[in-house]
Amino acid sequence: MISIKGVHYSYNEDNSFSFKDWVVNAGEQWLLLGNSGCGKSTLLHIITGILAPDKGDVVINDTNLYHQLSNKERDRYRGQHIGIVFQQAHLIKSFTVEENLIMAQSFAGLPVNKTRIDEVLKSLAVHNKTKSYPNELSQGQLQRVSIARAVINKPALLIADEPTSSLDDTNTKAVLALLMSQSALNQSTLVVATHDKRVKDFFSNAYLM
Ligand SMILES: Nc1ncnc2c1ncn2[C@@H]1O[C@H](COP(=O)(O)OP(=O)(O)OP(=O)(O)O)[C@@H](O)[C@H]1O
Repeated sequence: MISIKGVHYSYNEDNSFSFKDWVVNAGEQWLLLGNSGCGKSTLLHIITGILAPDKGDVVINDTNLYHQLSNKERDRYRGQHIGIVFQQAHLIKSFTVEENLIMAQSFAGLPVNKTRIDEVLKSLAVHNKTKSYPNELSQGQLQRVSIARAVINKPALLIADEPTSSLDDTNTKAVLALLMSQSALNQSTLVVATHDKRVKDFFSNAYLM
């Protein structure tokens, strides 16, 4: 489902990365583990079609992201097939929760589907916040809405970049449980990037950098 082969990226002489080859099968749940600064975000940006590698292939399902798609097609592909959860919620402040999710559907070129929005918000226990604005939500609710936005289009691949580094043990467990249950519910392959060693025991697959 995801395969990276011979991928290399260089920002400059001091920050040059050759990533080892990696195959992730559909539905698997993986940890991308490495110390701060080792290149995890760089690799995630390459896998999600945001940063073109200098060399190598990134294939998601049967699509070779950098050899088959134009920049515009890659943006559309990301919206439709890849969901990303960032450490901090990246929601549009002047839009309600529902409007943020409508945006995610429209940006991917998909029709607005309010039934799907209700279904996802219910599964994350934030459906009572549909008409709220981001600044009216608690941190935990914000994180659940970020997860909702990432899974709204049933992505083939769900990626979380450092989702737990600012959380205590209880909330770390809760967020991982949500990511895992949402990936199972939406049949999304899950990749969680972190330097947080507490997360290790939750995953049977790990790509070590
Ligand atoms: N745009 C850039 N220009 C130059 N160097 C960069 C750029 N972005 C990142 N780097 C460098 O590349 C290295 C890898 O950065 P990256 O963000 O991928 O690491 P990371 O493993 O995700 O770190 P963290 O866990 O701290 O988020 C770092 O040394 C960083 O300083």
